[in-house]
Amino acid sequence: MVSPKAICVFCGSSPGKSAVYLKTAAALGQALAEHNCKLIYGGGERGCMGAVAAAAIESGGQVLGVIPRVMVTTKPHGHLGEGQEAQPPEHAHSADDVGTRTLNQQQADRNSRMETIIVETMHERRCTMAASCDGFIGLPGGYRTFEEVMEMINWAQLGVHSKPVVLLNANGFWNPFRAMIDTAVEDGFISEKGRRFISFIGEKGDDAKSLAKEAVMELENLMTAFDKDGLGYRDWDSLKEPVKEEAIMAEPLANSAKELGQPFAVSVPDLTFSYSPDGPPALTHVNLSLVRGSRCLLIGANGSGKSTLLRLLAGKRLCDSSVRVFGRDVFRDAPRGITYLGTEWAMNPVVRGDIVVSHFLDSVGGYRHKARRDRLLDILDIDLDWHMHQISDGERRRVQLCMGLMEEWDLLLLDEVTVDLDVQVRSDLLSFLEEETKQRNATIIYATHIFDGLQKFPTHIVHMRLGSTTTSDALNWPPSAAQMHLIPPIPAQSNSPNGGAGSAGDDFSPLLHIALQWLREDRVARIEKEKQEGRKRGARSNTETTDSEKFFRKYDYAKGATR
Ligand SMILES: Nc1ncnc2c1ncn2[C@@H]1O[C@H](COP(=O)(O)OP(=O)(O)OP(=O)(O)O)[C@@H](O)[C@H]1O
Repeated sequence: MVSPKAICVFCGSSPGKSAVYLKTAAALGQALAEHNCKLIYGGGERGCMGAVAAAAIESGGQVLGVIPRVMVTTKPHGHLGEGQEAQPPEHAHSADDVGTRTLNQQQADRNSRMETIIVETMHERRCTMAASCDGFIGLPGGYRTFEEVMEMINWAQLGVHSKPVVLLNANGFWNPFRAMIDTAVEDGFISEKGRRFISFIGEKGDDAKSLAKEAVMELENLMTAFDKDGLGYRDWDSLKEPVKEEAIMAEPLANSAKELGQPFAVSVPDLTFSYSPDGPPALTHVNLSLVRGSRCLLIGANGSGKSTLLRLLAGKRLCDSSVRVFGRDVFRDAPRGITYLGTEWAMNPVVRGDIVVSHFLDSVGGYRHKARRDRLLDILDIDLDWHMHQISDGERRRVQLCMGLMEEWDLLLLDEVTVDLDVQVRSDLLSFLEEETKQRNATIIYATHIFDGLQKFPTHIVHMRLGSTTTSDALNWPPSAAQMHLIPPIPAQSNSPNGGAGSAGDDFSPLLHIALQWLREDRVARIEKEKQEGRKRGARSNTETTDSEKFFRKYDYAKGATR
């Protein structure tokens, strides 16, 4: 793990309207000092800027302020109110002091840890700040903060430096910016790799102190990743030696892949993952290895970790580097050809806007994949004249699938995206996907709760329970004789109206039967776990009567009238 020695913080020189901003700025200053990490900042004394520096100094940290001469000598316009003067920092003796100064002799200890550099221009300021630090954290702020944050991301992208940017999303401030980036990624303006130059920490309502600590740790994680591979606008994949097939083969092999003597498409050895450093793990001891051409179903109750695993395989989150797709570290060195389709896409306001489907598909490069696009338009029964804001959920889902599938993929990660398709479209789509895996040796991992018509689709199944896989590797489907003891017993098929042996009734499907049995066992296991942790779901009988209940009891005239 690479530890930052100096972190540059960009933030507003106003306090902002919510107390959360100053609080978060102060918490960040403290967190930096606690990490022995020098604060590099814009040198201001007011607002969030002042708060982050004051807290760093108060907590025993080192601080370097970088101020352009123009900000020392002139009154800025804009956010300062009438009568508020822009002051040179107390430690900058005069506007002519160019260079490093040790400040305010009366406060020797404090000042020995605080330096200011006065530079000539804003550009020089950013160059100095960038050169002095190991990474950047952006707090809420105005135009200057936006500009500084964007410039640092752009420099990382261009390869000017390889220092990551973490945005501390206090009060949900950066949400619109995050959405904008996601849209730019979806629309092909920012690459998936480019998306990783920046990370967002926190949501509205999060505790300032833990947010600040998390931001520093996230920066550490990203630095480690950048340090290993380097990032930049250039196509790093093409600069590197192609991954040798023998190198993939040299990986430890397990079960099915080993038996088949083929390299893995996906390899997840004993993965544990938490969404936040202090939070409980969402995944523990997850094992999965699949060879190319596999179609694997993920089966598990809500919250069992299916989406988390799929997102990690899509490289959307930093995780253990042992998670490999086609032999490569999926976060730091992602191979091409991974397509992830999740349900969140349909929630994006952009895909609910007034866009005609034909324009929409062209805007994401449909013209480059004309033959596949036209085939998918037929399979998914899409009307090119549909307007995205005037179609049903299922119709919107079809457009998503067409958009996501029209470029050839090697690994397709499907997170319950067929749920709102009608049965005919779903069936035709599954046939298309099966054909793709057979003809192109492509691989699919599919998390679903709907087992209709899936009986013949998978080559493998994986059961996830409470964040773990329940077997040391994916099970073959149909199950091999040697693996029968790993799945619940399947009763003989019944055509009676009541179905057979507690199965799913008339539409008996072994896959659905197995999933049902597994999920029933999962619930028992979960209840037991929650009992041990002193937690309980559902209604609570012993809770104190709420204020509103008391109120209604007191004024329950209807009851009174019947007494
Ligand atoms: N962003 C997040 N931050 C923290 N915890 C999360 C986050 N997303 C999911 N989790 C937790 O991780 C666990 C696994 O969630 P996940 O979404 O992977 O489950 P799932 O199997 O896909 O569920 P479903 O079938 O409902 O889609 C859950 O306990 C959930 O609360």
